Amino acid sequence: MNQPNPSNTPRFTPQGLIPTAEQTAIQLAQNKVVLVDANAGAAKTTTLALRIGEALARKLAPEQILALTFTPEAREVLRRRLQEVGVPSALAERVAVLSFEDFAAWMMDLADNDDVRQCRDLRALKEPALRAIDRTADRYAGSVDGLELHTHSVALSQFLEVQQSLKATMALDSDVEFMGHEEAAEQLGIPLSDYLATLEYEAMRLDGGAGAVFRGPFDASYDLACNLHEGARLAEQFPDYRLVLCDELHDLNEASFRILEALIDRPQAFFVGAGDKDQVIHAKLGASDEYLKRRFSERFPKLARYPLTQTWRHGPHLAYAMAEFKQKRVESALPLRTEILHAHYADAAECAQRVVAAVRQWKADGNAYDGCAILIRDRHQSMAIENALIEADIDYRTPPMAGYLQRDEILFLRGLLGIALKDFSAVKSEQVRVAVVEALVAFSEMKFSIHSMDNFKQQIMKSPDLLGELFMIEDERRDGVEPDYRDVASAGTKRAVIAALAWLSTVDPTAPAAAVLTELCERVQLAATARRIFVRAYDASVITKSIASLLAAAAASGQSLREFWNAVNAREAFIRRKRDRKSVLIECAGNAKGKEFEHVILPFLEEGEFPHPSKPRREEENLFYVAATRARARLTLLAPSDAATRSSFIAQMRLPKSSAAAETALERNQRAPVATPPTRCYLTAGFQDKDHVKALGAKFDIARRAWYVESGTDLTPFLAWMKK
Ligand SMILES: Nc1ncnc2c1ncn2[C@@H]1O[C@H](COP(=O)(O)OP(=O)(O)OP(=O)(O)O)[C@@H](O)[C@H]1O
Repeated sequence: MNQPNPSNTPRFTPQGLIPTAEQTAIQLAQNKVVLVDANAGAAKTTTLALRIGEALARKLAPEQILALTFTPEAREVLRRRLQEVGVPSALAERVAVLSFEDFAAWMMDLADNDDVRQCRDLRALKEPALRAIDRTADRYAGSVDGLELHTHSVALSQFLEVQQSLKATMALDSDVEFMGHEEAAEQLGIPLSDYLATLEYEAMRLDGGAGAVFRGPFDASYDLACNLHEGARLAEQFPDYRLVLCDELHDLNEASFRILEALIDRPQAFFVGAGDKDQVIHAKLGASDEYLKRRFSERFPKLARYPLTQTWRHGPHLAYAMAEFKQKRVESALPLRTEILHAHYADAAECAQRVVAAVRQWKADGNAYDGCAILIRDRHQSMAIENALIEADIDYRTPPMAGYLQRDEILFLRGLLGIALKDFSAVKSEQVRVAVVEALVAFSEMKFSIHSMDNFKQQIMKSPDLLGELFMIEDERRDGVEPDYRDVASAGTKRAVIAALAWLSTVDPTAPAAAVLTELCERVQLAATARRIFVRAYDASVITKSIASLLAAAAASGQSLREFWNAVNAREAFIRRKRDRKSVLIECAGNAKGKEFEHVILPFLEEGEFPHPSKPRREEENLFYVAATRARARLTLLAPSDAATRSSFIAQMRLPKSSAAAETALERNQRAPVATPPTRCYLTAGFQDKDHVKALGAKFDIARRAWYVESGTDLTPFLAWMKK
């Protein structure tokens, strides 16, 4: 147990909140390594900001503080909390608050002494990925059995994802170089083709070992972690950080852990990290609760663990429901009734109507739309909801996930309809037209050189009705060339799509849309193609569900093919129109981590959806926990009317039991005296005035470098230094 030292009192007093004793203990902790494993909303980020304020008040130079996060969003939240607790912006701006990637890129540039090109956008990596696949074919085709190399955009993104995972987990840096290729691929748990292509890709990226030529996501962290691991002296070139902090430690993976180790190992450095082991949801990228539970203590045996036991985000009703759900202690001292509401539905369309009703009720209760977030488990779930919101004339936004009309599988079908109806110009956005071309190429498994693809996209932007010619173009690079590995798996798909298009062109546009689309999907073998082009069965299943939702929407509309086509394009126009009203957010639950919303709506809480059957139960629980704990004032749970098919997560919250206990706690919280943070009146007094104002009773705030008087003080003597 970490007892506070009575002579060690805070020099930084935050504004706007009164820190709890637990927060103050972390603010003042003097241990070399401090770890905080605490519940969602328990003020982890805020407390890291207090720790920074304290260090500045103790005259640590801002340049000697490094605060690391895993995402740009988390970095912004930490910067905001620094402002909120009252660290003056002039000082806060000098503190390095960086994502691991940015820090690693900066350190690698220091080491390489050059400005390596950063490719943050995955699309920029497709070209080198394609080259790596070509090199793999040149080198191994004929000598390696079962080489399966695909070059369509979906396969390329998957290849890049596999690589990210190998790098984040540092598996690529493990001892596989002396193994045979097959054995190494097996050890890494990836297909042989991906392994060989990765070797080629890395040889190109690192210029055969001479140094990086470009870096994609995770590459900088990976390069830095490799460099540190090889005993290079790069850590000695790090700036002289005395205080290192890390937020969202539950996202930690092997690459970032190695970087932290190097920072903490420096003799002068102190470390404070905070995370929540129940929020680990990125296992695919190597995140694991093992770091919080075990790895830190093994590596730094003297580390001190500090608790933050209360959540400040919501009241006892949600806090206790989550305590039951996770079978752990969660407390809330807030005098706030966070409502947990339920509604039931028979099918997807009714679920979407319930979402609309929940949003409308929120508005009718006097709240703004933008306080409301609909957090879905998977992107296919948004289709019914988006359609219902459009019909109800409620604006919504979907960052960073594209609305359903712009998803690859839907764009593919839209492309086919546009060709068959000879009406592709009805798709008004040039960006969407280009995306349709990419989707047609991916789902027809066509092969294009980048050059001819770019040319074609340019033409389509100007003359949309040329789209049908896509299927007539042969890649000019291949004229007279024998079909190679790229053509083998895919020729059948392209033939099926061309045949389906020929059929579609003969269909009467007044025929019912649902029947035509169902037959179209069968003719183009959409489900089978999805299973082939998506390596992970899970991704293929999302595509299949997405298509099923489209067919259900078409059936429910009762529209003809032509009407359906027009309606889809009109919807796109609705979504793209300029927004000046406040809008509801639709977001995948996994992207909402670290954020908070007044009202969270969780739809489709049914077996087969959430928890997802193909994912580990524990990770699904964590995802649900993240989603539900984003709520401050209201949580709406939407589940099937048939109790037998409801998500088991609802029962796991044991709401009757937890809400009874919460009522008592709420009464207790409401009776507790309300402590309001002391307010200070800051003076404009400069250095030359210091003796004068000090004699009058003013105090100096070291963190803000400003003189102030406590609230309640007679301000008359200080009028000369008051802001006008
Ligand atoms: N002492 C306090 N008194 C009142 N409110 C507080 C206090 N400390 C923090 N808060 C508020 O609690 C809320 C949650 O804080 P914060 O975002 O720091 O939690 P967190 O543990 O980092 O959350 P998450 O687990 O979601 O990342 C914020 O709105 C913050 O302003």
